[in-house]
Amino acid sequence: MSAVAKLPATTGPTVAIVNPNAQSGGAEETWKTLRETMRIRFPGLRARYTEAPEHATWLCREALEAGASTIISVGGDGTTNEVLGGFVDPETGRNRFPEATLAVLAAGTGGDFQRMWGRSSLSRQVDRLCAAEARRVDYGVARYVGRDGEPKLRPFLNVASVGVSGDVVRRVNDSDAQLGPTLKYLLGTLQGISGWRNVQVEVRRDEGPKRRVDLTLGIVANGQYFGAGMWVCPDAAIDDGAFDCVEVTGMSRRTLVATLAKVFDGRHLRVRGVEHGRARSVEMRPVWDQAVVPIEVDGEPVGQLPARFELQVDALRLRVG
Ligand SMILES: Nc1ncnc2c1ncn2[C@@H]1O[C@H](COP(=O)(O)OP(=O)(O)OP(=O)(O)O)[C@@H](O)[C@H]1O
Repeated sequence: MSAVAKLPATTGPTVAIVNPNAQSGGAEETWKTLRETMRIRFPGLRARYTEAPEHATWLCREALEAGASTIISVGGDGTTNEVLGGFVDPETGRNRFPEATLAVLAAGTGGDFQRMWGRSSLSRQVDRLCAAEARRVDYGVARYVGRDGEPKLRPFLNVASVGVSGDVVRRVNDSDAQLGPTLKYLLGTLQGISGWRNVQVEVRRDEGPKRRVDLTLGIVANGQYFGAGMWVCPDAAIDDGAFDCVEVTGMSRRTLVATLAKVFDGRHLRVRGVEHGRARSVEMRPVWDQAVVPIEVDGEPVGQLPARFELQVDALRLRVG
């Protein structure tokens, strides 16, 4: 990741947004053990608990509109995604609060966003968060068709993906299996693959040509990891002004399973049928209008194609623990 200029510190209240439901409810206990330390390390810290999915977006927006300068997301990638949503204008996708900082304390299950810096204990994360300078990073904006059939916009900090992964994420999120995150994803992935059929999709990166592909999986990545530890875009950087894009096309279920074993150490990029590139915007639409091609954004199954992904460059102040 490239070095970045030091940004001036911001003053104003710090608000922690805690998803007690993250890590299958474990985040609530985690926060209780951290609360006092956090209050000492961040004087004047206020904590708000989410009460339902998407509540984090409202809490974050409310805090920012009231003048908060730092919002600490306490939960998993889904919580951070929803908190980011509070910074972003729901019509334009632009950051309405470019001088405020999003801080991340990873207390979720998969923790894919955090993996770029190495997974560490929460007490270590708190130390790192206190020491970390805010830096400007990019974030993605996905426009797609929501599960209710209406056009939707959702920002993402880590990875958005299309195809078999959308199905996998839905299965993982619906699963109540008491397995570790990687096993849960692996099981969901194998189930998703066994039910998946490739679909004809038209893809366009930036102003390039429209290409028709037999899509298995399309990745639009700001970060490097998804699927609880799959190192899908090893070269991605959140401050390099481009998405890393991976397309897996025309792959049989058998080859896909074999390729899966390679994605944990990044060797999948050398497999035939896996193409890798970079872009600031990506458009995808099914060739047959009626085809349902699912999308997931930061690990949340949000809707389906057609979709457009755009990068907001240097648009967010971020601190990571
Ligand atoms: N109070 C709540 N009750 C129920 N669900 C909630 C609540 N607050 C947030 N959620 C939902 O919890 C879900 C899971 O959150 P999150 O992704 O942060 O945790 P995780 O799945 O454990 O971690 P990761 O995404 O890193 O694997 C999100 O879909 C979010 O919408």
